[in-house]
Amino acid sequence: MPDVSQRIEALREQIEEANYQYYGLDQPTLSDAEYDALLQELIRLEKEHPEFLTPDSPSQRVGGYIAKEFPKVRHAEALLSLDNAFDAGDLLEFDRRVRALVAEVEYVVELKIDGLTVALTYEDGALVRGATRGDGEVGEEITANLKTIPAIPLRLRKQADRLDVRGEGYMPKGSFLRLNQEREEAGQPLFANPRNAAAGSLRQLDSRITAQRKLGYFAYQVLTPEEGELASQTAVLDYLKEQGFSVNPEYRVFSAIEEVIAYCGEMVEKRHNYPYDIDGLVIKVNDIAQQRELGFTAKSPRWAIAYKFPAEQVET
Ligand SMILES: NC(=O)c1cnc(N)c2cc(Br)sc12
Repeated sequence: MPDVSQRIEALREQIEEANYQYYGLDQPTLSDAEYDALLQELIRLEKEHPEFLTPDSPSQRVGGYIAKEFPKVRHAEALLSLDNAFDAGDLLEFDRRVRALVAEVEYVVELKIDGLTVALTYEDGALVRGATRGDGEVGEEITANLKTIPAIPLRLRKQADRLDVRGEGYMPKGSFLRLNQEREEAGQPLFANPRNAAAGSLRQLDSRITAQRKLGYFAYQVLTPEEGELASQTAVLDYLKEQGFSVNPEYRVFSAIEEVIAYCGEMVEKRHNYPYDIDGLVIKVNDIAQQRELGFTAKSPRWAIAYKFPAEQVET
């Protein structure tokens, strides 16, 4: 019955396109009701015709399977941890160290999302594995839970044999407030902050619970894709967006550390203007070849640093 498989294929494309428009481009095209109707029709048709069911169908984002524990998985490359800068002096020192090794340099400054770093692996365009950072070398395999996050594509939009992506899983402030309200009504302990809530939600053994937590994901790094070198961090962000990932749009490019310092000062005042928690900014040398030249110290890259926002007085 060719028309059923064509209808199933058309529904999948419409649903994944709607996810990309909503989570990738932040430009929703369908109402929630229209989206749910398409998903319900897809689930119904796949139930009536299981021969057309495939694991990368959007209907498979939420499995019914409850894991016993999370297998350990070794990352293709260790996940970096960043040196911290707390003031202008630290940033000037970072810039001096960079310029001691490379001549002309340009910096990209991205929001430091207060969530959990999550590594994703795609083979032949399909999401095959997702893992927490763990100790940087070995993390916990939480693929089933990550599949429930619509901002994480199940399939890439462009051909790539293998692609490793790093990004931050997080819980938007709205999801956090709603979750704690539900927990308060149910007499359950509350989460202290969105970061803890995201950690708890990503490490659920039952992915149906993860699916209810409305988590987000911002991609920000790729391991060198075989499809030829991406020359800069801004090119990496463009590539991730083209592939269907949600990329945080709040990034800036500066050619002088004094401009970076001024921007950090501005952002201290604006840190609460976003629908998710941020705890600082990540400053990176934009040029990938220069990143290679600068390399790593024992524990972190010489080509990046995290500017941490000053601690805030908590209203008692
Ligand atoms: N944009 C980024 O590079 C970024 C954003 N948010 C974060 N929590 C982190 C952590 C590392 Br390590 S990098 C990074």
